[in-house]
Amino acid sequence: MALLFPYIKKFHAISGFKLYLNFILMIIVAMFEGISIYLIMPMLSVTGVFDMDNSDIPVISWLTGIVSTIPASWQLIVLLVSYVVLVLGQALLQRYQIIINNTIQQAFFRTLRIETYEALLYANWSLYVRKRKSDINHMMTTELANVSIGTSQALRLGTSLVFSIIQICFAMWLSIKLTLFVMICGILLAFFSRRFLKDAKKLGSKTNKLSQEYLGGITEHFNGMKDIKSNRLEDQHLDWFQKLCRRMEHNYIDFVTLQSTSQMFYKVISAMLIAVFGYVSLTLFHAEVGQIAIIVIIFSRVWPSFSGFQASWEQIQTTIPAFKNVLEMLKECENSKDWVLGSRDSSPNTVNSGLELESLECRQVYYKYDSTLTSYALENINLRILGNQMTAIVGSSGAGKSTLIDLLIGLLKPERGQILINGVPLFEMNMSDYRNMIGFVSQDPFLFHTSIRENMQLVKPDASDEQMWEALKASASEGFVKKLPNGLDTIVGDRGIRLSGGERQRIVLARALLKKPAILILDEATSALDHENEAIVQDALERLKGKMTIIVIAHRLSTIRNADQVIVLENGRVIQQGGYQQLTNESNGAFSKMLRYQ
Ligand SMILES: Nc1ncnc2c1ncn2[C@@H]1O[C@H](COP(=O)(O)OP(=O)(O)OP(=O)(O)O)[C@@H](O)[C@H]1O
Repeated sequence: MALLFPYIKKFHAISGFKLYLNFILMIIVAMFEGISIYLIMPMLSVTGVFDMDNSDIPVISWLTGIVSTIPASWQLIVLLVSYVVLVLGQALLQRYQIIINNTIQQAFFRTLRIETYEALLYANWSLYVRKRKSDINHMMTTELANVSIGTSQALRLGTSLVFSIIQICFAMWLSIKLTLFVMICGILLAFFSRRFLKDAKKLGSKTNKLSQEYLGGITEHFNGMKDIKSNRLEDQHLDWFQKLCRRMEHNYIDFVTLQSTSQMFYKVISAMLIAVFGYVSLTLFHAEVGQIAIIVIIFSRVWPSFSGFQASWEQIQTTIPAFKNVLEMLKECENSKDWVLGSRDSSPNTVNSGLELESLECRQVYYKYDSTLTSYALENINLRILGNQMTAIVGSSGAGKSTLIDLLIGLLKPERGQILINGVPLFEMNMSDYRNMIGFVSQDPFLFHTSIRENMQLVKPDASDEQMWEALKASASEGFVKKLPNGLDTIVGDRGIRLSGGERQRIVLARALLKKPAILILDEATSALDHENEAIVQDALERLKGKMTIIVIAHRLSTIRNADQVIVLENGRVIQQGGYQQLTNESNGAFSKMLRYQ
């Protein structure tokens, strides 16, 4: 219930006046339907199906009175035409109302989709460090789709609520006692069938978890297919998949069983009530055929509303866990907003936004990924990187090199200590401008499934072919790109040309160089290159030295021969710092040992 309020509030904010229009239309449609039912009574009477005394039934007696003023030969025709006109009017309005209903639902779905995507896009990197990628995919696909189903059910519920109230009003006109009797039965039945709702919610939660497990599993498996195949793990994975599919199947059947049981429950009770009522009215109260017809009409109009409520309510219960998850994710994103947000007005892709880097400094910086842990990924980091110099960060695997880079870029925030840019604390700066100063090539370079040209233009939309070829040349990619079937327009990725790890790395490097950033950061950016291509890239970096600040992470120490400064990390601490030659000469130092191993 606590979730319902934010849901309705959001719904109202998005739908605006259309929601009211929808309700007004629903009321009119329901009125039309009610009136058309009323017409059945005098019609039956006029046709002589049975002779009923309508005198004490309001409206019907009035309608019958009007009909009796029409010549007998015209009565049936007038009634039939009125009936058709009413049904036609109702059908037209209903069609319009269905369209509005769906417009509201789709607008809600679109807004929620965009809101969730935007929130995720502008969440800071630490959120992505905590979350599984497949869980985010699950949120953007299955959970949002479930919320949309819930919305359509909520609208249906709203529709049937308005319908029921109007049907009940009409029924009350026919017979207050009978209608109250039907309503009390319905309320009692709803009370005793709360179990169905509880079970539906539980099943909804289970469905959510299962589909999350499904998406997470298959994403991981297809990403790791090479490892699965090379280690002959197919059978294990098939076994896992079969078990999961079986659980999903059972879960679905459980839901269908639950829904059909509750529907059956309602149908049987309704038949029993009609039978008991008919028997009691005929045998004990000697009711007339006309009155029995009224009973049947009331039951047939009011009762389905109760079972319709139950079905919609059950379906909504199954989608509430998804809505809860979406809201939780939105809240989490709100609490981990990216620091660039405050400074979003700066135009994107502004190269070098006027800022000149003189120094980049870490002062007693501490960082840990999980606040509940006692161990730090980085501990008491003190270092100074000078502008337009080349700084290398080295250290064994897990030493904290990538974490340090993420902190320097401002993707992560230190738990303690400060990062200073030209003496100004990083998080007091315009983060958008600062990020625009950076060209970054990560350990796992990523290209979008589009042409090389478009991939490069992402960072510099107005880049000319000449500038692109210059960057490609500097990253040792010119040769192989020229050989591709469509050159710069070759599509890379799944259905395009498959690039090798080294080729991909070089294109991403070219993209970073094209931006001509003030700070170029390369995290293992040449690890997949052969010696010849690495030498070309090194020459290019050598030419860039003095024009931009270069920060390089490298396991292969040959890459950093020309570095002005080397920082050696071990277990999250800086253990050595100095010029390349100076550290090489410290024969007992960690850096010399690393050089000897290589
Ligand atoms: N997302 C994460 N969640 C929790 N711990 C992490 C995460 N990423 C890294 N770590 C931990 O932080 C420490 C430093 O990792 P980091 O990736 O910075 O090392 P690295 O020196 O770049 O390693 P490599 O050379 O293998 O890339 C490691 O102990 C690692 O287990």
